[in-house]
Amino acid sequence: MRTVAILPVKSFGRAKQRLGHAFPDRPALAAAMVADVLEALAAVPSLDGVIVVTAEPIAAEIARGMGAQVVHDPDETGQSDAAARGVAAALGRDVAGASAGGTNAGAARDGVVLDPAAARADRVLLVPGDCPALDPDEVEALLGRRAPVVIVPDRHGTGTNALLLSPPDVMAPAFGEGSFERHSGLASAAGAEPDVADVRTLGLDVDTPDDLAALRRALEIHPGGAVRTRALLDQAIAA
Ligand SMILES: Nc1nc2c(ncn2[C@@H]2O[C@H](COP(=O)(O)OP(=O)(O)OP(=O)(O)O)[C@@H](O)[C@H]2O)c(=O)[nH]1
Ligand SMILES: C=C(OP(=O)(O)O)C(=O)O
Repeated sequence: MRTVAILPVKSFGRAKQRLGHAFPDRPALAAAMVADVLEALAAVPSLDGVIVVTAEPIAAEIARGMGAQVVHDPDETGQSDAAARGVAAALGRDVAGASAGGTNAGAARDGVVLDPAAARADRVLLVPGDCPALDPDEVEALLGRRAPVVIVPDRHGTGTNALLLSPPDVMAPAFGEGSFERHSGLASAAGAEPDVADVRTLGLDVDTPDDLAALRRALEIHPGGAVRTRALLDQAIAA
């Protein structure tokens, strides 16, 4: 079963608005978190590829450097639309602005990646780029689940921090406030009773100052991983 992770990344200059002044350099934090997430995903044995959907040149460069395929996001109309573009690319559908790279390298021409049928995903894992403590072992365990729809709720139990979809287009992503209930309803409407998986390090996404404080606490308790984010947070404290 070919499984591809899909990581939407917003332009860094517009990222993490809800952090406000909780961190001085939000673009740098966004970049560090994305790189840490990509490094964790690269260590997951059951992942066959990673697709980063972004208009951010720095994110695209980081992604290609880590062997991911990059799909351009010309509209930046939100996480769900970006994730849907990634799903289309994972299914080998024409996606303008795609570019090959790394493990998903396909024949790229005029910005369209033509993934051979053999490269098409049977399953996708939709993850955000703001959970830098992501633990590859936890992701590997998550990928052991076989339900058509697996929802990983956020730490409040009302949002969604990850979706595991098999087939990739079993339902459309609908991220945003209250998305856990929305995704549960969409799964049921698609005839797939949702499986719910709590994944500690996927629950440490950084949106608000409270989330950042929770991440700092978690990184103090759990050594290893989030190398770039740790360094940036330590610098901010030392400054
Ligand atoms: N490609 C792309 N990714 C997006 C877009 N909006 C959000 N994302 C990504 O989706 C994931 C979750 O998004 P949010 O938690 O809303 O991140 P954010 O938009 O930087 O945070 P806020 O500015 O506080 O809303 C992150 O990896 C974002 O980078 C978008 O329009 N396009
Ligand atoms: C994207 C979501 O929330 P946030 O923007 O807070 O990460 C969500 O829970 O679907």
